[in-house]
Amino acid sequence: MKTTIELENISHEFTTDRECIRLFEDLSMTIRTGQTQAIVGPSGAGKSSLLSIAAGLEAPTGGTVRFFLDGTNVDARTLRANSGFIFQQFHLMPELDAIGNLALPLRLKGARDAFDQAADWLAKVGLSDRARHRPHQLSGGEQQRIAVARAFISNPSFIFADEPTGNLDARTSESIASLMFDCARETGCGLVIVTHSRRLAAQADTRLHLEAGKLEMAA
Ligand SMILES: Nc1ncnc2c1ncn2[C@@H]1O[C@H](COP(=O)(O)OP(=O)(O)OP(=O)(O)O)[C@@H](O)[C@H]1O
Repeated sequence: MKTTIELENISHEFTTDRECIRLFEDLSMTIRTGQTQAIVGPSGAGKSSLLSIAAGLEAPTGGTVRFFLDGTNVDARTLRANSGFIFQQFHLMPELDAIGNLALPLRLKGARDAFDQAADWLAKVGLSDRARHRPHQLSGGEQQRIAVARAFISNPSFIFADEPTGNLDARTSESIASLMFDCARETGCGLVIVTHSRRLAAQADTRLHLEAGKLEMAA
């Protein structure tokens, strides 16, 4: 049974006091579990906006977005509850330690073994010895490993990553990329990454290039 996100002929624009910014028109794409996709293109083309729409965080100005989980048409809220998010700025809770950050999504869902699962994931991302460290005591790469684990810990159908390596050096970026793609392939979720990094985009099954309102398959 299909678990997909279907964007059909969507358009999006922002109207401010001074101007109307048209990002795209008549854009269609499908996101599936078991597939990894990168969205590339120049700054300001609307990549993050497209990701927000696909993730059900924002509604497009026009067109249709449909979310299916195991064949059932669900609303954006349900899609979001079945999705994980990874951001450039990590967005960990500063007052919680590493294991507390990892356990949080599970605790919010009422899981009794939240801390046991969090400990397993900490080991998986190689940070067991940092369990009691708070985000400001961790390097950027370590914080992003926690953020990647936090995104995957609830076994989501989809992961959305917006410039996940944008704040990291080349070597750390490589290790975060490997971690994300390995986890996505292991869990069979759908992974969508917005990135300016060619090396990161090259690891995805497909690459889509967004520029001047047009979304095209890229090499
Ligand atoms: N809430 C908003 N109100 C008005 N304009 C917005 C809003 N959000 C985004 N924009 C504008 O829409 C355009 C596309 O932004 P978006 O962040 O989606 O692009 P992007 O391709 O992800 O860029 P980058 O690669 O620089 O992150 C930009 O010109 C931005 O200023």
